[in-house]
Amino acid sequence: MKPELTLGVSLKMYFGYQQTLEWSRQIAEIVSHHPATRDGNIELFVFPSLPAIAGTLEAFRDTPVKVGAQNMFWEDTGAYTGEVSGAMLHEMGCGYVEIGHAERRRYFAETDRQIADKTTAALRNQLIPVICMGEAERCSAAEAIEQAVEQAHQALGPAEKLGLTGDAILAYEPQWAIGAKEPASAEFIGEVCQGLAERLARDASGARRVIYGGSAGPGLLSQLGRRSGGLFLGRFSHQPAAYKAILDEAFTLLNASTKGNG
Ligand SMILES: O=C(CO)COP(=O)(O)O
Repeated sequence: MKPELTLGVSLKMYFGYQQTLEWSRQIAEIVSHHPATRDGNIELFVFPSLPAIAGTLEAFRDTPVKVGAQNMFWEDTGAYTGEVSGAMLHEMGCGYVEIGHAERRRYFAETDRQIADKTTAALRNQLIPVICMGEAERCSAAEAIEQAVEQAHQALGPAEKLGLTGDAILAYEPQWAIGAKEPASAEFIGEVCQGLAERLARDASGARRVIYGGSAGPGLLSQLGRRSGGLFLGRFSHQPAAYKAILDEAFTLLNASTKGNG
């Protein structure tokens, strides 16, 4: 059964090693006692820096939080100094991997082709790819949908041709909203996330969860309601209290929809 709501976190390169483990323990404590996680229809994942993955897996053991990497390589083994394979991530116990974040495109010149190869490698290694996409400049919701649909096809097309039709999450992250003071408006996010999900459901990519990222924090989920599949959080998850506030909103949202109000 697909989860009803997804909340992911990328810690990017903000935290040190001990800080990552301390944050993970605090979040694990919150999640373990939170009613939002009781029925298993919320999907939670965290992407720490690579050296902290083992410790983070340990911190979240016995919780519903899955751990993954912020990037991976497209080959499974070989002479690729400095890279990490999906095979190793899977072996360690990771369930997810982030692919194609705007910062990787910007600072490491990642191309659509590389993102597609990484997506294929993730699926080949039983990892759920969280594929990031979104327009560079502000535009209309219709244009944003077109660009995101194109990026989704570029990323998933080669894997589909190989018959790798595993689960995947699309993180819609307009580049102009990443690292900003505030997220895009709830109206805009809702229109793009719904439009993207509908378009993908109609074509070969099949039904996909579409979540929103870009200065997302407490308050946004309540504004969005069910118009997005959830959030991909950055800075505004650094305070455990903020993470808890977002889980509270998720609980309210999940309960409202159970009662048919959402
Ligand atoms: O890029 C993001 C998540 O991947 C969003 O980061 P911020 O929420 O810090 O803008």
